[in-house]
Amino acid sequence: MQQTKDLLRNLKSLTGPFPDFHTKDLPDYPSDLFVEWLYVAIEKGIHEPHAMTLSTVDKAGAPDARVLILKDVINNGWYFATSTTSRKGEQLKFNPKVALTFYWAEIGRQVRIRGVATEMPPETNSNDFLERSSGARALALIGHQSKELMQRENLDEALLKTKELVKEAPDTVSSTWKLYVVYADEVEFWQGDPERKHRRVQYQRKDDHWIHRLLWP
Ligand SMILES: Cc1cc2nc3c(=O)[nH]c(=O)nc-3n(C[C@H](O)[C@H](O)[C@H](O)COP(=O)(O)O)c2cc1C
Repeated sequence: MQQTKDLLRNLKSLTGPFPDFHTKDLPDYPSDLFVEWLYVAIEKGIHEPHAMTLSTVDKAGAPDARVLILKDVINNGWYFATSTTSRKGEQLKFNPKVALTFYWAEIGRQVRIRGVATEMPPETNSNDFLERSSGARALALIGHQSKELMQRENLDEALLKTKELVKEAPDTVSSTWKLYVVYADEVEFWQGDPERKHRRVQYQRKDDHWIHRLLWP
């Protein structure tokens, strides 16, 4: 136990150097600043910069979280795709309020988004689904995400069968794999500083416009 504590204490965090974050003349919309930061993350070679944590709550109000892939960002809406019958899919039906969190360690940046997730209409879903790789489509067509897998062989058999179906009928679309958009109400940009003078900017939606302010670190 003590050994783990010592090990953790000796690990470094937020050592930098990090990019500048000028908090004057910020864009009016948080999605514009997010896209700027995403481009920096990609340029700096951050591993999987489009991986984010989606937090939801269950019927009892207990939080849950898992990593998903960001599919797009348009007009303060962040997109992801998943199964409507998975655990998170069930949670979203009951309570669509969510949080998304990005952390790009090498540039010391975190982005926190709070908002409401909405299912996209069928046509958008189909287009997105057909852009997926054949392996990803096969897995989504099998379904059962988050249900108990009795034996590993069941997955192998189902994949074999469904891959064949995808080959024969490549336009087949899953009825349960959906694209969601999270329309943000609040977005926070956090720039770490090795001296611990971190910079935080929080955007908040006020009716049809956005305001932003600095927060204490
Ligand atoms: C890097 C990474 C990317 C992932 N991308 C997705 C994704 O885009 N969609 C998805 O449903 N699950 C994705 N997963 C798996 C989820 O983290 C999770 O295990 C799965 O969706 C089941 O979650 P649930 O039981 O809460 O519904 C990803 C996992 C990792 C580590």
